[in-house]
Amino acid sequence: MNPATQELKPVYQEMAEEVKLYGYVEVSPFVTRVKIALNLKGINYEFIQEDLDNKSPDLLKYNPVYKKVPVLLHNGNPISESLVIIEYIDEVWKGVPIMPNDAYEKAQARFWSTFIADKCHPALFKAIGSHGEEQAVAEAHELLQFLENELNVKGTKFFGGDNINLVDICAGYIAHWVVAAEEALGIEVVTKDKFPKIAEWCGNYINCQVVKDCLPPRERVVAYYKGRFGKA
Ligand SMILES: N[C@@H](CCC(=O)N[C@@H](CS)C(=O)NCC(=O)O)C(=O)O
Repeated sequence: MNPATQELKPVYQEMAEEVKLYGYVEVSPFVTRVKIALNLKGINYEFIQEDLDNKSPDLLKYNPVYKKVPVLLHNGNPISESLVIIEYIDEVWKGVPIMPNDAYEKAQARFWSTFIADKCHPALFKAIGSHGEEQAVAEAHELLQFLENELNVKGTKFFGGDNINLVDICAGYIAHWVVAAEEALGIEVVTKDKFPKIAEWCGNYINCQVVKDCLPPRERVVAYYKGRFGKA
């Protein structure tokens, strides 16, 4: 079923089950990943807003290693790191799957999401932060080319095929945050003529209803990047 059109029905959720998401409402792409995964499964949860300049004792207790959001608290058990949390959500609540079943496909999903998070993310924001400096953009393009090729080889709407999976949710920052940062600075790093498949994927992704429901308003993200990267 296509998540863009599917009707979301909450999966079986224990009445007494405690699900809390420690997050940051403003613009966090990492918190948004977890919101999308919970939305995809139709899980009710309590959102706890953190002040990142004055982190709560709970956040420091639940994520003492990184002291970052998102943190998911499920029946008293804390889970940190957005990609770890998404896999946890997928294992605990059935319904719409986020990870492939097949072992090789699962390994591939983990490989690409790690590449997108660990390599592409810093390279893209370095290119944006430098206002499109040539070398930084060239480095980002070299990495994006792998994603372009992967989408080309798959020939599907999403990295997950007909439906979004872990890779799509992980790459979502490109479709919403990078595009907003480009708008804020009047530059184009993910050039549409060089990366047509990525451009098409961006449109497909942000048009999924489950994703749209969770994205922070675009103008707020644009304003954030104007403040963070804009020239004085
Ligand atoms: N790798 C982490 C990154 C999380 C992250 O960077 N969170 C930011 C908010 S967008 C944060 O909590 N920053 C607070 C800090 O760095 O002190 C994940 O995927 O969950």
